[in-house]
Amino acid sequence: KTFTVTNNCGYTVWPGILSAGNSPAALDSTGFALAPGESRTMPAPHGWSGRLWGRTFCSTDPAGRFACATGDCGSGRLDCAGNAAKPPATLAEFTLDGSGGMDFYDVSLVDGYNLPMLVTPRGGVTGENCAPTGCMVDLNGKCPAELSVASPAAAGGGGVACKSACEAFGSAQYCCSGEYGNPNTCRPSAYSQFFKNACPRAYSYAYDDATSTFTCASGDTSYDITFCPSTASVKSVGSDHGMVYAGGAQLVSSSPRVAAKTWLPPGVIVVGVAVQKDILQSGVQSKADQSPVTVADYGSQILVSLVLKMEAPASSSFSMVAEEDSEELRKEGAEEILENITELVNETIVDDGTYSIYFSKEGILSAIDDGKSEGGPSGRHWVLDPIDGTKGFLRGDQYAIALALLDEGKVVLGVLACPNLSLGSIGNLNGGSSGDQVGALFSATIGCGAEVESLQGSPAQKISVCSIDNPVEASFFESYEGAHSLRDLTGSIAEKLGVQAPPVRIDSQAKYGALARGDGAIYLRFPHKGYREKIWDHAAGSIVVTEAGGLVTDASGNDLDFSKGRFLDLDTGIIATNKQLMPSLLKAVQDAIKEQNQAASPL
Ligand SMILES: Nc1ncnc2c1ncn2[C@@H]1O[C@H](COP(=O)(O)O)[C@@H](O)[C@H]1OP(=O)(O)O
Ligand SMILES: [Mg+2]
Repeated sequence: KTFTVTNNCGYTVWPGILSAGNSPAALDSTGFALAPGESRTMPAPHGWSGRLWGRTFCSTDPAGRFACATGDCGSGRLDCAGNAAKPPATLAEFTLDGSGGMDFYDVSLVDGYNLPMLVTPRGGVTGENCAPTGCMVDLNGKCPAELSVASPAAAGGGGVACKSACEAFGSAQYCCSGEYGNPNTCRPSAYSQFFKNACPRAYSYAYDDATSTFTCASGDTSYDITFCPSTASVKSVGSDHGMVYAGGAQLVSSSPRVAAKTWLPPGVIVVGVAVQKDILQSGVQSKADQSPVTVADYGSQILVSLVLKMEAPASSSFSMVAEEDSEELRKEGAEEILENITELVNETIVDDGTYSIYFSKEGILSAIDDGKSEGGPSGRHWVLDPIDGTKGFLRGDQYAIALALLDEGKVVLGVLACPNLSLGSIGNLNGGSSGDQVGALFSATIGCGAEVESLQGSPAQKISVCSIDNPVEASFFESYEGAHSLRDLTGSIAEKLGVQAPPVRIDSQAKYGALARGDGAIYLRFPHKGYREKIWDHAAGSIVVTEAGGLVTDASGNDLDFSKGRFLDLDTGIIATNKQLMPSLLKAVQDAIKEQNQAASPL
């Protein structure tokens, strides 16, 4: 029987461990460091009880004293040596081999929250209430201001933890003390509801036992404790996770950007990453069997629309313009694919743990059709490409999950998840970079700039397009797929401009993301005649670029018009670059097009 602690965060976490006073034995450590991706397994002694948490932003001062911005245990050393975590901290609590031969465990936010954590039983896994628990969500960004803990240790001095109402206000009512010291008088508060809605399986206040305590038959059940679990491939256990159709919780208050950003990764990226891995492993890379891509495509669309419906501020109507509809899936012969999608979606929801929702096959079909909106010039519409760059996805290369919000015909929000794009610059090289983290999440809100963060949830950083004003130093992006863009034309444009570097060819809207953070200077896209561009292929990418200070236009220099329905209505092609280079780029584009037309009709 073991505990395996894994750090899936994009940053180092220093676990701290406190054995309870009555615990018959201690674990073999009370504190250690876990680099990103690292894990450590420890024997779980019979009858052990105690708690485990993650410390973040730790360092040793010149006097040799070790301290952490969150979860610090005050020992001044790496090991906690019998000290508890200073709140706020997300806690995993265990009592092994308790009454009835059961292990009891929970994840608690009673002492506040500092990072996402998941506890998953493994091995024996029997017992009615033997299931994963935890808090998958990064709450630091959406913590109510009066509870938020900021630290200069975080990039940008942002929120690093979220206090409980008890700690923030100290009242008996919030702390369940004094006359509120029993479950009948101490009730959930608006603050505890904030935690409960985000993380329904975690303890949100002292008497939140009913929905927050989990039990497994002791036997040889081991436990995996994962920090930042959402991008890990969390496998489901047992057969019954107590799934019920329950409508689902509504977050008290969350801006669309926070909703879109926080919720794209957990389910959707897991699906993308897992399915791509399966495809690569099974060798299904031919076009003959597209079904794995199809499953990922539909699955991603369903999960995004589910999350948006749950998290976006309740508005009168929900409208989404998305690439897929259910027509193909309703046809004879599609039963197996529909079954696979249903299974994938339900499993992802259970593993994530945020919602208690179960999709029937009919539910799956109708959820897909949530994406049938026509968009247009009035009202608000979500715009989604569930997997952009399918060809890249199949090859194991770049792809993106692209989500944007249209308001009165204008893109006001864009989120672009690129699971295979390195977090650092891809420079002038095709693909690979200096071995740094992979998985970039771009986002932009109109008038507020663009940001990138790691898909593992690192703090966001402002990005801007490059400031090159001499085309000779510029490099340009284009499609990896030759069939998606006219290469003689892009080559001739580059030549006219004096661009020296060879084109950087990558799939999907990852190109817009890379351009927005200055990895390259220009993006050229000239589909063959007759190809009609869809809004979901450009909405998120273009706002990320424009909010990073760049320009995105058609070949005549017109802004892209997203108000015309599902298609973009544009002249010839799409070009993007910084403000300095745009005038000369436009001229080169027009000259090259003129030349090509003349060559085609020599009169
Ligand atoms: N003939 C085509 N010309 C231009 N773009 C295309 C063409 N066929 C498909 N696409 C779309 O281009 C996007 C990928 O572009 P990139 O070349 O930048 O990776 C995808 O959205 C893809 O659509 P789909 O999503 O239906 O595969
Ligand atoms: Mg696409």
